[in-house]
Amino acid sequence: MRIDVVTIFPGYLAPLREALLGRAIEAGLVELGVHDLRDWTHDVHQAVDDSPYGGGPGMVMRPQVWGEALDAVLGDAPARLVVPTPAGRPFTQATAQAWAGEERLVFACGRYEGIDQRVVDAYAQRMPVDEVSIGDYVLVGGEVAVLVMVEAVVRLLPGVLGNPVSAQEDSFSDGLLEGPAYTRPVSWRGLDVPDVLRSGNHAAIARWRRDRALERTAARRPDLLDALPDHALDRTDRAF
Ligand SMILES: COc1cccc(Cn2ccc3ccc(-c4cc(N)[nH]n4)cc32)c1
Repeated sequence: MRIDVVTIFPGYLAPLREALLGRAIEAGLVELGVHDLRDWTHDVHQAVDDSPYGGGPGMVMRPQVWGEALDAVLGDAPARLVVPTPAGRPFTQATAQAWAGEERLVFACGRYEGIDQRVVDAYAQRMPVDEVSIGDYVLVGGEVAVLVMVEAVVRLLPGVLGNPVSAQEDSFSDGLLEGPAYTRPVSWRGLDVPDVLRSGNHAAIARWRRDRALERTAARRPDLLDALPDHALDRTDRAF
């Protein structure tokens, strides 16, 4: 997979070259390009924003600069264009799974009050464009959202995670939250590891883990339970 990011703060994307993602890039599993939007300005001030038509607070990012930058970065290769915005569709594990199958992702990181809508509209005429939100809170720009989304996608690529099974058994992959996890020591500050996890009874362990996941999901994210298809819950699950 090739990933390109266009931003006025390239340094914000430096963490993508650290740790697991950095190793995936070094191993050639992912190619990453980070581009400074201001490289496509032509004025001495390198202006990328202007006042909003219709008035209102803040500034909007100019379409011309974005058009030149995205034309240059995209070239003729097909790609999915992703534009983080608080007004976007929710980015979920299902989104990450879908994007993990893409050859190429290009992320347009806005700042100020966002990017002129015509940039999305123009590129949507010739490629898939997703305006996505990573949560119901407002950030200052798209860079942090891109860090989140790139990590969620790249970890799903074959060869990236040391233990690939865990990507299939993720939180959310079965529609439930992950239950509690424990490791040594057996007792810590007067708190003990649940006996069942040390019993060696794998059926009992699987049942206990599912019960804890259901319990946690019912308590913290009842919306996920409501969204589960009927066949996803068996008779013993229905106690939650
Ligand atoms: C566009 O409308 C906006 C309204 C008020 C502030 C901002 C600031 N801003 C600029 C670019 C940008 C990109 C993404 C996000 C963002 C995403 C999520 N989930 N929260 N916040 C915020 C961004 C934009």
